[in-house]
Amino acid sequence: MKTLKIAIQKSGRLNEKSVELLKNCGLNFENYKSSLISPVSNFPLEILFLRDDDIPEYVQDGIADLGIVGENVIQETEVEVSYLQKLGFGKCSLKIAVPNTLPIKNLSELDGKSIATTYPVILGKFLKQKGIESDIRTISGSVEISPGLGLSDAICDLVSTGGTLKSNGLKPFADVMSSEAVLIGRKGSENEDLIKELIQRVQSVLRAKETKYVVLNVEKAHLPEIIKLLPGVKSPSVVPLAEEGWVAVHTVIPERDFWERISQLKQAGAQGIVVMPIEKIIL
Ligand SMILES: Nc1ncnc2c1ncn2[C@@H]1O[C@H](COP(=O)(O)OP(=O)(O)OP(=O)(O)O)[C@@H](O)[C@H]1O
Ligand SMILES: O=P(O)(O)OC[C@H]1O[C@H](OP(=O)(O)OP(=O)(O)O)[C@H](O)[C@@H]1O
Ligand SMILES: [Mg+2]
Repeated sequence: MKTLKIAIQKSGRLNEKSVELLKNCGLNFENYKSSLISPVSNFPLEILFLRDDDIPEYVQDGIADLGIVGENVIQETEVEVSYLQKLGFGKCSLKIAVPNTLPIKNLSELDGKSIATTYPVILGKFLKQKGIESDIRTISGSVEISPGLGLSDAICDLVSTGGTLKSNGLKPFADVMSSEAVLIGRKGSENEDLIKELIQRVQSVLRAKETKYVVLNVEKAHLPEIIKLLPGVKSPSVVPLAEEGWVAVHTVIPERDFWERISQLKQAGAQGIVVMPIEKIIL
């Protein structure tokens, strides 16, 4: 049987979450220590630990069948790969930022200014689309210190909390793109059986993360009200309790509006609410 290869980041922002996701998919393997390739003992898969910059090309060229990498890296490397699944971690934005002291309001004022970045391709396309001619200075890291060193007027780099910008006296000025980690494959590869199986496992883990399993007790008289508050769930399980006139309702609640839903359920008469994490949801 064919053995698939999946490329993930060796160390850095995406490594831990990528390893966690694969482990939650039920794959047994040793984490990267000294070897750059780890066999999975219970699935025909090998894990390649790489610099994230190399992952899109490895997948495009078929050296790896799958990869986990930020959308920003895919766009920057301009490869032809399939986006198989957004993964919900590594969320950040690529932004242009300027020194707090720079009196600049409109994007057009970047014309003629220099911008330091490690993303010259994405930035170049963005500026071209806006009809702005700036001098893009490509550097390989520590971008936020360049205005302070007199190397550039502005920067274009990844931002999540904004802490790095702040501590370097910079303010966000324009959004270039938003990004998160994605599972990628070679174009057309999504139809291969093993790849399909892995995508399904990944999706079942992601689905489970978005929801919580809830069990609550309610007087039968209030059951219709409770059921009305559980849209999207076809038929919550209703189990009679030993105490006459009471039932337990088992249901699944989306993480997104969890607390709001719980308080509505309480107001409608729910008691003894027990909340449990879900490991996987297989459709
Ligand atoms: N501050 C951030 N918050 C959230 N996600 C981020 C942040 N910075 C980067 N990322 C995402 O994580 C990815 C990896 O970031 P990291 O800083 O580990 O990359 P790197 O230094 O280029 O690593 P490598 O050594 O693999 O080349 C980025 O390409 C981006 O998608
Ligand atoms: O908005 P913040 O939460 O402060 O995050 C932004 C910082 O995170 C990334 O760098 P990282 O810390 O991954 O280090 P690196 O530059 O060595 O990759 C990015 O290049 C910024 O410098
Ligand atoms: Mg990198």
